[in-house]
Amino acid sequence: MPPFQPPDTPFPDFPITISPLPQPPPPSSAHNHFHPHQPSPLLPPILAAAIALAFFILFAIIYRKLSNKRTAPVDLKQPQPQPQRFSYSVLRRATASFSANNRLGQGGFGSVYKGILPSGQEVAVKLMDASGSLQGEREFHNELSLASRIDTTCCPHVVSILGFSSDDHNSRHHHYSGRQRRGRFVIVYEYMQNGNLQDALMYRKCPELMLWEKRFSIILAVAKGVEYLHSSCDPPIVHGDIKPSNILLDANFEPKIADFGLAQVLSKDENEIVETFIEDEEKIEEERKGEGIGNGEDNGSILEENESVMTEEVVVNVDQSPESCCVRILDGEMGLVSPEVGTVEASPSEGVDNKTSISEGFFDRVSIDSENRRGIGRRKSESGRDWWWKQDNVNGGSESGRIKDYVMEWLGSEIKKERPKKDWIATTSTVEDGGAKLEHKKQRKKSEWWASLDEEKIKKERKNRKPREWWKEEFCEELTKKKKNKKELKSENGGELWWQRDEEVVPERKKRKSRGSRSSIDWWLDGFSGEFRIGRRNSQDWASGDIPKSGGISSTPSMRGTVCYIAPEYGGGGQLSEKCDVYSFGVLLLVLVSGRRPLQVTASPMSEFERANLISWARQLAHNGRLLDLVDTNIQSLDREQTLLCITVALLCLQRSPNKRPTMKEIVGMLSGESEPPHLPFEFSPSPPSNFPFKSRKKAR
Ligand SMILES: Nc1ncnc2c1ncn2[C@@H]1O[C@H](COP(=O)(O)OP(=O)(O)OP(=O)(O)O)[C@@H](O)[C@H]1O
Repeated sequence: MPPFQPPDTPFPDFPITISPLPQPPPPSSAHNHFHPHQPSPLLPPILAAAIALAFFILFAIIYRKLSNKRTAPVDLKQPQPQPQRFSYSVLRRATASFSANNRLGQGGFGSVYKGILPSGQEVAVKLMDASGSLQGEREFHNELSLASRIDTTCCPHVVSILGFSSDDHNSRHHHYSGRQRRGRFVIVYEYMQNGNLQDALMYRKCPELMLWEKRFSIILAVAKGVEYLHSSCDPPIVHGDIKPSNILLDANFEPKIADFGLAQVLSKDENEIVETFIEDEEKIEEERKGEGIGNGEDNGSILEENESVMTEEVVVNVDQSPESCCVRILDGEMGLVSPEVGTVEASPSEGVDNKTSISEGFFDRVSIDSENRRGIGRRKSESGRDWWWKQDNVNGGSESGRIKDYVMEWLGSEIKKERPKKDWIATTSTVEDGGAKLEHKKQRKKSEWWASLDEEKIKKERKNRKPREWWKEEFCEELTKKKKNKKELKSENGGELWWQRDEEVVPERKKRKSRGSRSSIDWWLDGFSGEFRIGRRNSQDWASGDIPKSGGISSTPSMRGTVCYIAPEYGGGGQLSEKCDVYSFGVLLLVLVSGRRPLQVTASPMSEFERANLISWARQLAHNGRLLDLVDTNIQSLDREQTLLCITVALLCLQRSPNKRPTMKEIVGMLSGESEPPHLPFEFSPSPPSNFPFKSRKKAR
């Protein structure tokens, strides 16, 4: 039998033999062959390289993301995570029914309370007045929309908004009585343990703030915060109300910018304000009209819970100063102010600090509100410039003139209040003449003269006198006398008194002409660069925190800001720009360096007049090359170089022409020592102009 042949074997003649598999050649150093069952010796390095590459790519991605986050502008069109919506009852419980014991402060449109959320987190809860104006509601929306879009993880110098509570939707579908006409608007902020800077510096006089290092770090942090708003937000945000009471301090006295109620978003072309909220405002206004809000009808339906916001309101208002007053301002021609708009609030300083009556009693509390922000905002700044002072050229009819008169009269009366009972003019003249006996005689003579006049008669005379005359008599003429007597003052100032030189550099001919037509008081007051304007109901920044705002405010949105801090061009009806914040930052700088308010009266008549206006005084000291006279004597471990740097930067910021002011970026550069230290603006240079007083270029920080 033939051996079995598999049918499909291709090589039938070849017997099938099974031979052992050939052994793999021994590994040689020259040839390495991959064997599927044996790990290649190349594998570990390849794997390691792959892992390293993956890590590198991952790292690069993360780094890019992080650096993008740091440098890329915050796109307002892609909002940051929105604040949480809280139920009103949660916030009520968190604040023990908005108890007065928890009240942290009083703002223009409501009070701020400390609260503890169920999670245990401490928060600050701002409750808008139940009877609040439409403007308050607008500020609520404005603040919420803007601040919540600022990524505070990128900018640690802005207070975070954690949440809000609002029942404005409900409120629009019901009718309310006069005081209960608005919805309940509440904003929840991160809690800032050390309150506002104004309070900490001026009233509590916190020892931490008496160290120059701390003050400088606050200055730098605020500068960085504002720079962030201007440069890193897209479109840029203008805060519009930079002032010490809007700078809050955390447990370590690190500052954060707060209160975005007046902030505005700038459009790309940098010349127009983005009217983000206008539509909303118009809607609210229409609905308000449509609903007959304020007509006395009340369904009471928003008070679905039994607690009453009004109860708190009443408590708050108990503190209100009896001397608070309102001044309503008209300026028909400029269209700036409606009869209801301007509010100047005055309040006594008693119980607060006897040494600082003017600012505490008045000016820091006055802020701006005019009829139509949209109209005004786009007006060329020159058109509005100095409008406030124009009554001199108008046939006495301008209301702005009345404001000025009012302000001067008020200022005069406040200064008089500060002085001892006997007439200060008498005291002054005796001091000038020297000699104790003569002094005494003259003093008696003058005071006898005053005493001889019937009090009623004096009052009548005063009443009949125009405030300007009153001022002229009691201040300007006295100073003119001094001018004649003080030859050294003449030679120092080239024949002019300091407050006569306190103006922007203008062509000499123009200067002379305009001076001729203006009185001395104008030059002094010009130092305020627009501070005396008309007012938004304003914060208690000047007060102890116990005095709430009074009413008398327009319910229209507008060009707004705070007296003494507002840039002249904006106060004069111009457009809000980043340079307005720069101006306000300049005032803040001076306040921090000097430890005093922008307007404050000191003891002696001459010095009170010279120094009352911080801005004018700083300019004057710059002219005289005595910048360090400005420094708060309570500051410890003063760094003179940094201080001079700060004052110089402040003077740069306070230049009247917005174009001449540095940008916030430049300011941060100068303050942090990254860029060249600045030179004093020419107009403030000592005569003959000297170099900047820094000894050497040194990194400030
Ligand atoms: N987050 C906060 N933490 C701690 N205290 C706060 C906080 N927010 C506000 N306050 C306190 O409440 C005060 C009032 O704040 P609010 O923002 O209402 O008013 P304002 O900014 O002073 O006034 P206005 O709104 O008129 O400018 C502040 O000055 C501050 O002392």
